[in-house]
Amino acid sequence: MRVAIFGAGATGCYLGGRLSNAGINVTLICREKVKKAIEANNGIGLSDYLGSRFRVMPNKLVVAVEELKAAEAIFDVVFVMLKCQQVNGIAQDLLNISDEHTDIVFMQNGIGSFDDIRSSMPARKLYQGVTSFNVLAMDNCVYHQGTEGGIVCQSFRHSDILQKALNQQHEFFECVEDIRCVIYSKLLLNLNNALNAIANLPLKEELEHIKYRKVLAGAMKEWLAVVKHEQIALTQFTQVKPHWIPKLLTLPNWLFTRIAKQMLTIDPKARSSMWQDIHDGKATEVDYLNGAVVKLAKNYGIKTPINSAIVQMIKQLEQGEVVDFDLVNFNN
Ligand SMILES: NC(=O)C1=CN([C@@H]2O[C@H](COP(=O)(O)OP(=O)(O)OC[C@H]3O[C@@H](n4cnc5c(N)ncnc54)[C@H](OP(=O)(O)O)[C@@H]3O)[C@@H](O)[C@H]2O)C=CC1
Ligand SMILES: CC(C)(CO)C(=O)C(=O)O
Repeated sequence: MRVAIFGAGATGCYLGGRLSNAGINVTLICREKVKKAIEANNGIGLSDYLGSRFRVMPNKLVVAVEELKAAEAIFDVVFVMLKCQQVNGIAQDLLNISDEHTDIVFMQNGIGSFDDIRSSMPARKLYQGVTSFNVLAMDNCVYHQGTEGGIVCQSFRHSDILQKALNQQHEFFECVEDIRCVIYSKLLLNLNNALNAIANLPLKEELEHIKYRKVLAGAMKEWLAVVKHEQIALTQFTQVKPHWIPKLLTLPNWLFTRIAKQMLTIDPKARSSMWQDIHDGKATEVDYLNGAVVKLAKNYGIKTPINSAIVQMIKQLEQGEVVDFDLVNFNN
């Protein structure tokens, strides 16, 4: 079985490395700088919060699908590991490396990017999945899983084989029938991505400040109001039930740090992928995260002043403007 990772950055290199290490034939479709870094370091280094460390070289690295010979151009499974805003631009490339039997799995956070591309590929088998952990790109091409969690996907034709290969040491690759519950629940957690970028702090340190936690709790409540209207039963990713998370976040520091131990079991250096985008001067996924809350809430007449203010702040940061969190009015 041949697997392609389309867009090998943080999560793509991590998943590609795990698959290669499990004996799966993996091709990475990545940027030139990623390819050069992997070659220069004799492979992708993987480490995780459980102490596992290894280095592995995928079967093939290409920077454009045109580099693939006819005999190797069609894959059994393609994992699309791009940022949301990049997905729509690769429809033709995906058509070129797949046929009607290929399982194409979109692994983006948030809501909207899958709908953007679905209509361009009506004759393909498309699925969605979620990366429920944080990946930190470190020196020497090492990708570090900084929090617990795994990959959760809709079941697809080859998912059993991947599950067997990847779950030998511990449960890492899980398949579910209803992915919407998973995606909606992951969005609840990802509402912090923007605040983490605004706070400009590691995730752990940011969550130790009640001023960020209170705004996050408010943003989450807006999303939970939408979820209630849509009657979605959210998947539980943390030890706390999704609906209790806002309550937990607003506890005073001394109590929060005791009760939310698991939530704070994060690599001290880990930051959100949106922080990374702002840091690199790139466009962010905010329209698919906090922006998606604002958009869906309109269908039900739900007001979203907090998520709207967060979107506004991120747009300012994208333009290189300075944002002062303490001066923002979240009640407008
Ligand atoms: N990072 C994390 O810890 C987590 C991320 N996620 C989610 O997973 C998704 C992927 O995130 P992440 O891995 O961080 O993203 P990255 O930006 O690290 O990885 C995407 C990679 O694909 C490259 N790329 C873009 N277009 C192409 C193309 N046409 N051909 C080849 N390469 C291309 C990008 O290059 P360039 O940057 O030059 O465009 C980048 O190297 C997002 O939706 C994110 O929210 C989910 C959980 C955790
Ligand atoms: C795991 C988490 C929530 C970390 O912020 C993430 O999904 C991201 O950074 O995009």
